Amino acid sequence: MDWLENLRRSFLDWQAMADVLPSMITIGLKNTLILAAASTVLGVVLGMILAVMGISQSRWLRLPARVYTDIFRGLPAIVTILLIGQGFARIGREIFGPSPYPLGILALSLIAGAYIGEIFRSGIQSVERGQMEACRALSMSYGQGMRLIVIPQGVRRVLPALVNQFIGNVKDSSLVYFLGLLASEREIFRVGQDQAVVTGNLSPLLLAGVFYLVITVPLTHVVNYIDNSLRIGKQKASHVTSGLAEVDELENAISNPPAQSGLEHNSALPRFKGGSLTITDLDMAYGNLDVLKGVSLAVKPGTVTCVIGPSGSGKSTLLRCLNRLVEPKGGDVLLDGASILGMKPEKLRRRVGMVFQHFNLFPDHTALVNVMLSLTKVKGIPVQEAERIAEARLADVGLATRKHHRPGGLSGGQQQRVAIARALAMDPEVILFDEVTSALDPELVKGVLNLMEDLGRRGMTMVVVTHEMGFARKVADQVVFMDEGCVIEAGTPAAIFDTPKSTRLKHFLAEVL
Ligand SMILES: Nc1ncnc2c1ncn2[C@@H]1O[C@H](COP(=O)(O)OP(=O)(O)OP(=O)(O)O)[C@@H](O)[C@H]1O
Repeated sequence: MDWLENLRRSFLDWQAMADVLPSMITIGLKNTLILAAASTVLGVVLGMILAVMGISQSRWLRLPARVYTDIFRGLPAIVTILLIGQGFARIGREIFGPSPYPLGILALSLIAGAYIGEIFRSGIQSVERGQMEACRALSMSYGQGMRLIVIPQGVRRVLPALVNQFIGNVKDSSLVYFLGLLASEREIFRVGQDQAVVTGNLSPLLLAGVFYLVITVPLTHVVNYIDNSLRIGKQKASHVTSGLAEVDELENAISNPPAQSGLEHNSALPRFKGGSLTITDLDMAYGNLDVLKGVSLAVKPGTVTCVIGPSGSGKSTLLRCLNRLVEPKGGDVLLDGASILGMKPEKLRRRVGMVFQHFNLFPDHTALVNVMLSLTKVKGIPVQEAERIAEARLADVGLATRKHHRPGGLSGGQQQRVAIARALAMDPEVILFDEVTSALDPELVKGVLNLMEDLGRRGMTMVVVTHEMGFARKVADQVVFMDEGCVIEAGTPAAIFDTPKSTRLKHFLAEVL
């Protein structure tokens, strides 16, 4: 079995491995880690700049980012390393001295930056639009929304890809040996290769390979673990509750408000100071598409207005005009007599809250943090006080015991109630509800509607876009029927549902009832 013995001598020369081991650790491993870590850190900084440029509105920022990425991603790593390392050798010597090591790091960073920029950009762009919408509805500026929610979420999503990039840099660092590193600067591959030449067999190189695997394999597993726990969060195991149990959970909270909420609960006494809205001749268009055409409507303080109508009739757009998530083209909206068009949108949104169809909770934060984030970041309320308010609002919606759960650990109905608590925490005068039960399982709808009914009884001004005709009939003070961007009929539930006048409303009711 000569060939077996040959293979053993080539790859498993234990003595050769033992000889090279000390320098493999003290020189090779150290330098590989420095090269990879430094180029990843610099690459992350460069990549974040490129990503922000890449998603900018200005093509003068997007264009250079694109050109840079195309060049450094398109060139083979070895070409970039040689061009930078040798092309800039003289300047490098003047700045860094005789060592080519810093230029090696620079070249690796420039390559890593191009890849990391693309990773960040796709991560940030993969965050649902609703997240930024929720930030804006909670009075955050665009910058705050990006900094506090969208970018961290995007980065968390691409964490495994970033670690892959680090692993790529660990391996690419072996190419830097082309630049002629000093003996003390050799990385794992070079140490192994030099010793392989001395011993005449491949065992030192095999050992170098093992070193690469020892760095990269555990890293992949650690990052998967971290990614998983960041996504799900630490939550105590709780028994699974059925949708029916949820209805009870909320009913208990509504009829027995918890002591810590500090609220006197009496449905007969309005607790909220609802504002009024006067909408006059409101027009809105998406490009050439006229979506609202002269909508006029009066919403009295402390009343519930339900907006119904066929899909695409402009109901959501009307709501979005009321907190200026979209800007009207013409007409006006008065909030307590003052035009909202003259207000700063962030100020307006403190007074006009919004709850969305798909909840738009921040998935990386617990229910408590979801509710308190805008209190601390927008209103500047100290953390302890904000926490107290958030706990009270969560108790109001029957979720006191689930404050440390992340959205992913809550049912749709519970998530929607957190979203309502989040809107309530800002102490608004008006809350806009945009089809908030449409994404819920049937048995969870009742809990959310009961909560909304309770808010209405307590004097909150609410404008509710809904397909729940039973709710509109029971709870609304005013029902508004819209079609093709116009208010066709508005009146009491009895007038709208029992004695509709227009053919369009009759037709609509015949379809939905
Ligand atoms: N961001 C947008 N860009 C372009 N067109 C849009 C946008 N949002 C909505 N539209 C269009 O505006 C019209 C009104 O949409 P809107 O969502 O306000 O209607 P809706 O009555 O709420 O409908 P639905 O019940 O289906 O949500 C539709 O034709 C829709 O396709």
